[in-house]
Amino acid sequence: MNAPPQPRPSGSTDSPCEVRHLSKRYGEHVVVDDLSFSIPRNQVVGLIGPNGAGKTTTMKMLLGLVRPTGGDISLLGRTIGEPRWGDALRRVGSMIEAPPIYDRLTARQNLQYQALAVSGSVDDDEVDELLRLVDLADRADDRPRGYSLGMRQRLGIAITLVGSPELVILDEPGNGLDPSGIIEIRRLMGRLPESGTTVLVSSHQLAEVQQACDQLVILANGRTVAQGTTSDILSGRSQHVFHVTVGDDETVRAGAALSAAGLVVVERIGTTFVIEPPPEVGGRDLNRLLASSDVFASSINQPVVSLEDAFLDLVRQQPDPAQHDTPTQKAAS
Ligand SMILES: Nc1ncnc2c1ncn2[C@@H]1O[C@H](COP(=O)(O)OP(=O)(O)OP(=O)(O)O)[C@@H](O)[C@H]1O
Repeated sequence: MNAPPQPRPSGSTDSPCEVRHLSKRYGEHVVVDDLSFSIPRNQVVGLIGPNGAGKTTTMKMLLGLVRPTGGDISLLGRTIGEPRWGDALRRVGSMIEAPPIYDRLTARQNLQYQALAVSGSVDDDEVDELLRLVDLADRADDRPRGYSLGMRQRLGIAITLVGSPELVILDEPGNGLDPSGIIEIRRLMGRLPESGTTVLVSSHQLAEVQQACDQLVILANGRTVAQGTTSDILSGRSQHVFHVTVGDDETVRAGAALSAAGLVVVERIGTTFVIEPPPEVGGRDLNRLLASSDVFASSINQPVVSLEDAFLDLVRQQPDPAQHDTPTQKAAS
């Protein structure tokens, strides 16, 4: 499942950002370990992982703010470190940690200031359009000091969009927001590909961004544990587990029938048996087996694995970070 992306020739244009075997270590602490992923153009890609998984460090490496220990980054057709890498960086908008807002300027002035910094001139139509996009047109001439956290995050995103970047990198834009603020950020991100902007967004909460994302890259302890669409990530994760519920007066007979047939009862919750049968045994077989012992199950079903369950499972399966930071890790380059 979730094979790493196939390497593409350097400078390919169908992915604005490709990462191959990226690593970062601080002393013995491996923070990002052999990370590979590719961001398809005009999609929203979520970089998801628990606190400390290496999301911010990865984003900082993409932006040239942290130097990788090893691996390659290709950004808008340029490879990290090559002479014209800076040209690519100029076509990327980013919001890492706090939004880059000047509190003494109004929202409009913040955008005008950013336009001057990016292109040396201000396009008032673009500023108006961005204010509308992030739903701040009514408050455009107020200073952000009085804004809610959600409004500040939206202004921050508008600032990253000045100059129509091809790629925006947003580090935890939903952090600290209430549910309605998170929904607004999700909607906003979902709209960006329509105007030709690819989005890489990080979060430690899958639910926060998942609905806006076309693809997910799930990180734990600096490693990719899964990547792809939601269905890619879920495929193959449905366990062959059945929940069989019987009547109060049937539990003893049901338990005896199941154990006589050599079936493993993983757990019993009240009158429900959680069974993990061999792959060739299905719900009808279980029904037939129980009926032959005079047990008529009121329900036999296979629980559906949610993406949240799969995420937690994938993250839990990762080795302890303490085992991860050994001197035998591959050497820094
Ligand atoms: N400059 C640094 N020096 C040493 N260790 C660092 C440095 N920067 C980050 N780390 C460590 O790298 C690990 C990953 O940090 P990072 O901020 O990339 O994770 P994250 O996934 O963004 O987490 P969070 O959701 O908490 O922001 C952490 O254990 C952190 O302490």
